[in-house]
Amino acid sequence: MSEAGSSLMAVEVSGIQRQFSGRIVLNDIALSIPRGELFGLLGPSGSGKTTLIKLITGIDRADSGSVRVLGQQMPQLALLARIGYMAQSDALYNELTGRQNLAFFGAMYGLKGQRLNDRIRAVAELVDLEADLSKQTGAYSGGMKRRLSLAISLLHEPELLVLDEPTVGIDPLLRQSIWRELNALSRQGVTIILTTHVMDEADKCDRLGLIRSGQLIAVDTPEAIVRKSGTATIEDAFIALGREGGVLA
Ligand SMILES: Nc1ncnc2c1ncn2[C@@H]1O[C@H](COP(=O)(O)OP(=O)(O)OP(=O)(O)O)[C@@H](O)[C@H]1O
Repeated sequence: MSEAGSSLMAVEVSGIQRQFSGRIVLNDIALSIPRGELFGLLGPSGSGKTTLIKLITGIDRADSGSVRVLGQQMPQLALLARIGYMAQSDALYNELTGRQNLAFFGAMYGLKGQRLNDRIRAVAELVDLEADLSKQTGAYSGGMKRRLSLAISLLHEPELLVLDEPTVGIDPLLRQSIWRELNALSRQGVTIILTTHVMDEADKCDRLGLIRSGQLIAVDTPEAIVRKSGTATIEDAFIALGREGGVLA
């Protein structure tokens, strides 16, 4: 693909293989995600979702194949400022307050002064943590830590947002408002890749990638996946594909 063509794509993965101790965990993955798309990765526990998004963010390196993000070959240190990543386990400093955590990560992304304060206020409001910013993070509940991690991933207004199970432990009301924000960001052109086990969240994605045993078995809109699998819902489609070992072309 030409440079001009590839820049329309936020993510281009081809021929990816990743193994751990000789065991193949991702096998021949090819995937292109256009800019501004809200893309969901779905798959059973241990199927390779986190491994794939770690390759996309440049945290891990594939054994073979190519990963391009925002038109550049990964891993690429310079791209980190353009990517927001929320890992499955929270990487927070427990002895610092919520605000200090936000300030620390904000400074890492080059934010300072009024701009840093404005962004801290905006993301704290988004995840409903304004009243808790002065508390030590070690005293936060699991859901509050998730919300703070999400706020950190949004601080520097990244062009690509990669979220590993972002709404686990978050109550339904806040989950709704987070989804409103994800949709708004997507409309503004931010590309979002998230993993989820929640089927009604999968339904909200522009397209889904279904992973099973390290292989991408279907990539399509939620409606098309349901239609092609001959089932009534994404959940049924997912179960049918897992059970039958089927692949949707
Ligand atoms: N650093 C590692 N060393 C060895 N094995 C690993 C490593 N990271 C992942 N694996 C293995 O790779 C496989 C895929 O793991 P991965 O975390 O990508 O799954 P997942 O689909 O994200 O699962 P979950 O939904 O439970 O988070 C698993 O069998 C896991 O044990």
